[in-house]
Amino acid sequence: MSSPDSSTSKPRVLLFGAGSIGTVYLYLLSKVATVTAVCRSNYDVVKEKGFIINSAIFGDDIHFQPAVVRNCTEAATSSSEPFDYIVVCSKVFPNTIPDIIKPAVTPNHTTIVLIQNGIGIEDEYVEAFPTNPIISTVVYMPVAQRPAGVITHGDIELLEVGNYPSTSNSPQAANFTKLIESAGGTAKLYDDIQFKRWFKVILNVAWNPVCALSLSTDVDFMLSSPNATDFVLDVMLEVADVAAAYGHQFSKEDVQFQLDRAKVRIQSKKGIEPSMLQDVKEGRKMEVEAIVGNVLKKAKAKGVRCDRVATIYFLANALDAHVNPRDS
Ligand SMILES: NC(=O)C1=CN([C@@H]2O[C@H](COP(=O)(O)OP(=O)(O)OC[C@H]3O[C@@H](n4cnc5c(N)ncnc54)[C@H](OP(=O)(O)O)[C@@H]3O)[C@@H](O)[C@H]2O)C=CC1
Ligand SMILES: CC(C)(CO)C(=O)C(=O)O
Repeated sequence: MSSPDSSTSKPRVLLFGAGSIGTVYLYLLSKVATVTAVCRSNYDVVKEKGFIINSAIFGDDIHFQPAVVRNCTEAATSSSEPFDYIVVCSKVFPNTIPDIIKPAVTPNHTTIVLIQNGIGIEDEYVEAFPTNPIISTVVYMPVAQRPAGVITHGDIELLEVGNYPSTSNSPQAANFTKLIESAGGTAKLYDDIQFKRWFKVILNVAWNPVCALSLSTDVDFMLSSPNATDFVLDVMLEVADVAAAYGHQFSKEDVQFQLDRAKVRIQSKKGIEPSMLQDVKEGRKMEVEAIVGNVLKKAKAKGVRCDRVATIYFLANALDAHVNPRDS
């Protein structure tokens, strides 16, 4: 298998999911790689004017114009050489994306990088692409796209990176970590990225649906009633119990640390809009299964009781059925 790092030419990167997260990483990667974005609803505006990124970390009013294509077939036919990386930053809707990205994935060559929330999201890629390295990542980066082509990024950027499965000895997770670092991003390599994935999903199961259901930022939710923050902590602790059943132990202090990421912003009253709240506001489908449903399934499989998570799951599903006007 050829490695982009072994050649003197720049790696070729295709972004699938040119939304909030993907655009910031493609912008960084454009400093060290040849980049192309698959755009859908923002195709016309990005093709004409490129993206504008306003970032508390990387600077304001950054104009970024990558090569743009409408789909992965066009990406494959317009590139004379195979893509070294396909970076998947779409929302996670189980069993949909592998077929869509297939035209741009060269067997035995293209590394598939998943920059997405959720748990248990990787196996469908292993099944569809048995000869391609898979990288699983966890991202901490509050970011939104509003209007199309304009990205607003807050003051956190962290990408935790590992091979999938964790037992793989592929060099690609290390190579990608170095690539992001050389581009000015913050990337950390882990032998067991699943531990970090569980730690992140503790936060997402609680905040994403709770903020979406209450149409509140995280800070607004905490300020909405005296015990609102305790409720969020209790949800997080339920998820930690599920993680423990799978061998990932998090103490109450660890869980409190995840909650504190939001609590520190209470004083400034500057809450963030988790991605599910953004989805509700924009009428987009939410990642209910990947983030909440998969945790619940795993809880049931091990007999772990999590009543709050189950309640949130039913409510979030009902909300999703109402806000999502289209197939995705
Ligand atoms: N936003 C945030 O603050 C954070 C998000 N995350 C996670 O990162 C991942 C990405 O989230 P985010 O960037 O917010 O998502 P966005 O909704 O902003 O972007 C997803 C992009 O994927 C595109 N897309 C989906 N399906 C297709 C398709 N078939 N063809 C072409 N394009 C497609 C969408 O296009 P279209 O506009 O046409 O629908 C959209 O541009 C998620 O897993 C999320 O949970 C993690 C941390 C923070
Ligand atoms: C809560 C947050 C912003 C953390 O990065 C996130 O993961 C999301 O919005 O989905």
